[in-house]
Amino acid sequence: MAQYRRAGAAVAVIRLHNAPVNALSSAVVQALAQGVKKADLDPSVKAVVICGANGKFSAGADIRTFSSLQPRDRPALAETVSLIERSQKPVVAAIEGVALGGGLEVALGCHYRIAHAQARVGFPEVLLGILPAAEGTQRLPRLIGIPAALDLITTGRHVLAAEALKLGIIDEIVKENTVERAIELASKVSGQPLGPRKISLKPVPDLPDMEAILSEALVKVKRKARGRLSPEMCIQAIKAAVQLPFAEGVEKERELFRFLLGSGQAKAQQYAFFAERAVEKWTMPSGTSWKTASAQPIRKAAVIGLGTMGRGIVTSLVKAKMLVVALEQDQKQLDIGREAVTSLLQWEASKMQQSGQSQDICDPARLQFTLDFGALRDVDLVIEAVFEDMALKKEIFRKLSTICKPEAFLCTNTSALDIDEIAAVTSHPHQVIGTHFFSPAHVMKLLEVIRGHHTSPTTIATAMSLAKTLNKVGVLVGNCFGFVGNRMMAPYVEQAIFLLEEGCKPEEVDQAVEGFGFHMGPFRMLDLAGLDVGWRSRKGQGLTGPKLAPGTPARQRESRRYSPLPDFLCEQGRYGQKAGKGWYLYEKPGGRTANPDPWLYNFLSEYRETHGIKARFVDQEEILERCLYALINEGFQILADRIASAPEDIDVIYIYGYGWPTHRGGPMFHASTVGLPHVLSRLQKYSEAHPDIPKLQPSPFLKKLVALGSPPLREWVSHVRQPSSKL
Ligand SMILES: CCCCCCCCCCCCC/C=C/C(=O)SCCNC(=O)CCNC(=O)[C@H](O)C(C)(C)COP(=O)(O)OP(=O)(O)OC[C@H]1O[C@@H](n2cnc3c(N)ncnc32)[C@H](O)[C@@H]1OP(=O)(O)O
Repeated sequence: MAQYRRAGAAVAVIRLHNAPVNALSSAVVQALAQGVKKADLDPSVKAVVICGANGKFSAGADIRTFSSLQPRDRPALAETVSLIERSQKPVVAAIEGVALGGGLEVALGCHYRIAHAQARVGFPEVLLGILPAAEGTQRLPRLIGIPAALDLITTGRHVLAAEALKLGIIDEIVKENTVERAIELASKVSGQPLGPRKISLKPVPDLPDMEAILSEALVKVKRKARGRLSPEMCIQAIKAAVQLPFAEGVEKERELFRFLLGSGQAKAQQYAFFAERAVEKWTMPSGTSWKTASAQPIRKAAVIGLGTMGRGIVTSLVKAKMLVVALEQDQKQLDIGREAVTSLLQWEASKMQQSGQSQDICDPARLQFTLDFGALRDVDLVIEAVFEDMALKKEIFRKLSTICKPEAFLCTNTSALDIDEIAAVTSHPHQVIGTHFFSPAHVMKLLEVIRGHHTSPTTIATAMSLAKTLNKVGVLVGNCFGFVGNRMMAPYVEQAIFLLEEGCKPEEVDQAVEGFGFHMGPFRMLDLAGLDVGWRSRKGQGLTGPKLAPGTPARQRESRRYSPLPDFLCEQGRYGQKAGKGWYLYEKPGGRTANPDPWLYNFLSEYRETHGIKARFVDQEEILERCLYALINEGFQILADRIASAPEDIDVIYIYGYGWPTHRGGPMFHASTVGLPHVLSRLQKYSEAHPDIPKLQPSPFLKKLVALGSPPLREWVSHVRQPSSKL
């Protein structure tokens, strides 16, 4: 848990030991405290070094233990940090890998800090719904000043050693032998006065406009937080560092920590942390999983199509230092694509430069633009990113099947289309897989990985590993229309539009959803994505346009309720932001400020009149429940259909791909929090009121779980009916 050894005659080395990341469990903290006491009591020890096993200092407190903390529990980690600082002998932190959260707090208790050049430090607690409560909110401002402490503590960002040195968090950077260098330093400084090195004794560096800095920071975090409490509480704790003596500041920090831990948001954010890690450990319904399948190395990749998605994908691949072939169909598109990719890469390089990272990502030798399919002969993997047209995709895959080497993996970037239909035109369907990137693809963290009927475990492992290489979170899902994300989005958007028919305005629906914590409500989202995307899909499905059977009632399709409102908007050229008008009015085509549109109000009134709909007042609760519970209901069906293998998969997809607020833990976690019986009863109520909306009828799987007494979320999948045995 923490090994104690002597290095030479006078230095004691305490090595934190708790694989894989040296999390500070109570056993580790206890062993650390014992080590420090032992060194203090031993007159032959003149100095101490604290380091971590396996090249990592520590990733902080053990997050899994937070749920069992009791209000009366002793703040053992904070006491140990104080103990280190109070030591009569100099203590040096030798930071390799990471010193995060409680790990950094331990380092701040030390009198000196040496870090390896690749080490990262930070206070990511805010992302877990809490704050650095082992005196970190009181020490960091004293060490680096208020503006920098506000930045680090409220964003949770990790900083590389070079930046940490600039900020004053660490004293020295080394390129190798971090622990040995720390031992040398410890020997050198032994006997020197420690007072000036104890951060708790330092004053917070004063600034003339301190009040204004704190107030501005509060306004800024509140605007961004969308209901998340932890950033605001972090500021309150930092404010306490400014206004109170150290010991009182620590009391305030603890009080705020207790409040956050009990708020429910911390539980949701910590669930999300582990859900993100759980989805990496994928399983297929056949039982094959990440444990047995191994990924193939991808050295060279190709991207077909340099539209918005293709450009983002190329940028991601280049950033991951792969060789990339970017292919377009004509010279004009190729030139436009090349220019766009170049400027995206320049932008990325400048961002990396600012954060002290190496920026050699723009090396043109690694990126080849071409019109020639022949250039794809030796690539290990292809990502086709042309627009959503099945015929076009099939034509490309037919070509790829003959041109690419037989072992190449063939990925299609699609948000809804049938992977099996695409795979069927190739000679290696087991090497075909869906990779649904989210726009902008070089920014968005989610990659929905869609297994087709024939996709091999190696292909899945390779696509999941590609996600990791691209610094994305890959989630494996089954093949159905819209997969997980868009399949759940459909009933959500459908409800939003039905609510307009019934009497709402777009901004009322958006405000309710944004009040819940989404970055964007459904109408602002539709305007951003482009209304024509859905219109094309509905025309393809024969729900509107020339394929619609004559005499079909305007508001009904196959005896289900249907709203032609979005079709009418598209017929008027109101495609959303890019057209300057959609559900909202924008200052110009491509404008970003969504203004309520009187034209739309008139249009909605006339529409209701034409169809004999009496507008009614719909309260915020109904807006929210109808939109969110319709989406969640589909989530239960997706679990029952084994399209997602666990609720965590759905939650991660929604957090990283659709802006679901992290402090609400994802749609399925949210359902478990408000209670399955509640979700069921509200769906029952709404489906009785709207019997022509099948998506409001509760999923049989939700009903089953409620009948079983609403088991905890981690048990849900054990109640999914297994497919009948083929034996
Ligand atoms: C009720 C009131 C009581 C009051 C009591 C009084 C007050 C008490 C005071 C208590 C004060 C505590 C203050 C300190 C808080 C903290 O330190 S919170 C933790 C902060 N640290 C983090 O958020 C870091 C989280 N980890 C990471 O970001 C990454 O894991 C990594 C370190 C950067 C490594 O990344 P990578 O190499 O990609 O590996 P991963 O797959 O992410 O992780 C590997 C496995 O390790 C598990 N893990 C990681 N960190 C932790 C952790 N801190 N605790 C527990 N487990 C951790 C991770 O889950 C992986 O395991 P598997 O899930 O099994 O795969």
